[in-house]
Amino acid sequence: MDSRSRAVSSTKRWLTAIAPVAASATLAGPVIIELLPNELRSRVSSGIDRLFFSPIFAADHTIVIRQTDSLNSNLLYDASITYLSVSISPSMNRLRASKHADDNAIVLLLDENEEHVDIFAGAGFRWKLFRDQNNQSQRHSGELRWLELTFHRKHMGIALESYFSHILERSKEIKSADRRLKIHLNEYDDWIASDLQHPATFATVAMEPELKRTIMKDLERFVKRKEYYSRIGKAWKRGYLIYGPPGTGKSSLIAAMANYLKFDIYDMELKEVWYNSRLKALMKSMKSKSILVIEDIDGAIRIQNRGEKAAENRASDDYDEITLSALLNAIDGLCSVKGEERIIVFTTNYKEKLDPALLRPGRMDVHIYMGYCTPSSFRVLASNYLAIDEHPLLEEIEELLTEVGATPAEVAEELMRSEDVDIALMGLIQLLNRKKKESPEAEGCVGDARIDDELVVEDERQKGSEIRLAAGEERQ
Ligand SMILES: Nc1ncnc2c1ncn2[C@@H]1O[C@H](COP(=O)(O)OP(=O)(O)OP(=O)(O)O)[C@@H](O)[C@H]1O
Repeated sequence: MDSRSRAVSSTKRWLTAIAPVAASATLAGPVIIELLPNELRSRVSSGIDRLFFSPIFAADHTIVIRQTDSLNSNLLYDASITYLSVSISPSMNRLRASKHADDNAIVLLLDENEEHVDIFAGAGFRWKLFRDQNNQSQRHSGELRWLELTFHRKHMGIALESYFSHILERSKEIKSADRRLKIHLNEYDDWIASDLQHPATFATVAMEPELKRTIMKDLERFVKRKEYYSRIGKAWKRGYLIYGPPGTGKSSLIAAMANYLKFDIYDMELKEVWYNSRLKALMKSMKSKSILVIEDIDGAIRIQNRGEKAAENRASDDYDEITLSALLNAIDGLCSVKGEERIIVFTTNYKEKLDPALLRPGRMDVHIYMGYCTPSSFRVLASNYLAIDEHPLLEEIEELLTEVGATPAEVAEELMRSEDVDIALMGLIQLLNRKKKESPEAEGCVGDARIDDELVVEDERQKGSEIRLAAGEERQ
């Protein structure tokens, strides 16, 4: 195959990979262009541009779509970026391309200062992406990128009445067809997203089956209750405190929750956030259907020498150091966004160190203790790591686990040491016997996982009131 044919065929592969959407969204333009040799494409492309824009510059309208508006993330901007990712034509002179490890398709993206013309309902719409790299003063207001959409003024009706809704609709379809969960980590004033690769599910987390069911039901009930929260005038949010010794599966449980609900995780490192204004901006830029996670909350607040930094900027509250009340206010602000469900998870190894203000229901509604491995949680690990349900050594291990405390992480590590089941189980028996010798008085099984009784009662009380308030609603 000569180089021209290879170029055309690789363009076609991309078009196939980036979906049938391209055809529906951009109609005639790119479809014709796709069939033309490379050097002709840019001429045709600029011809389309002239057809729709050149004679009528004076009559053009431009709509600016910012990434954030008043610190809130702009859904229209996000939708437009998603829409453009499948509607831009590979014939453009300059494109951004990216590919995810677990994805076959190469995704083409509009690059900064590049233009793309989209044809919709016979009207031409010209898109251009901008980024302000110099304006540092706006860094934490997040207004760094924006799109400009230009079209003839006679098409204003089409733009407002049907083009925008078409974009919103298409972006929803594209996202649900290509839903990869993300984990967002805060870096400076922004969230940096990458794919959530954590494989934990409720099936693989070692904890009491009854507790798993309770948590899953609680999550399901929460996400279905938009109407309910709005009727009782409460923010649609649920707070979970997950606590227990290191290596007992707190992070694994969070990943299982995200994978179960298909929610993104926003893992906030409070040490990286210096001022309230930035904390608020970060929280406001979180998308719905997400879980905000703050790990090791006991150490996360006032852990650093923030006082000095903050003192330099005492001019306004926004520059105050981040205290517990500032964090709670920011969370309340986050949750005041109407109609968006919010799940907040704090983890700690030391629940007793936490301020009671954080623990009360309404803040942290459900408290989950993750503890040492018990016989039943060990069965889950044995099944996950060794694919066994029965084995002559299991009984001895279960007996030992009632006498010594071993975290699921310790047990998992032993089980991974060998693919030979006998060797792996013998290794675990040796570990447990060593632990028994080292601290003969240690109590085993002080824990496994549980939801605090107090909170279950609180939750039951809430259920009672729900039934009274929501007549006819089925109790789960
Ligand atoms: N309950 C559990 N179920 C399944 N695997 C577990 C569990 N607890 C720990 N593990 C295993 O041990 C590793 C560490 O667990 P994880 O990070 O979830 O613990 P953690 O309680 O969040 O620890 P830390 O407090 O140190 O952050 C995980 O990768 C997982 O393989």
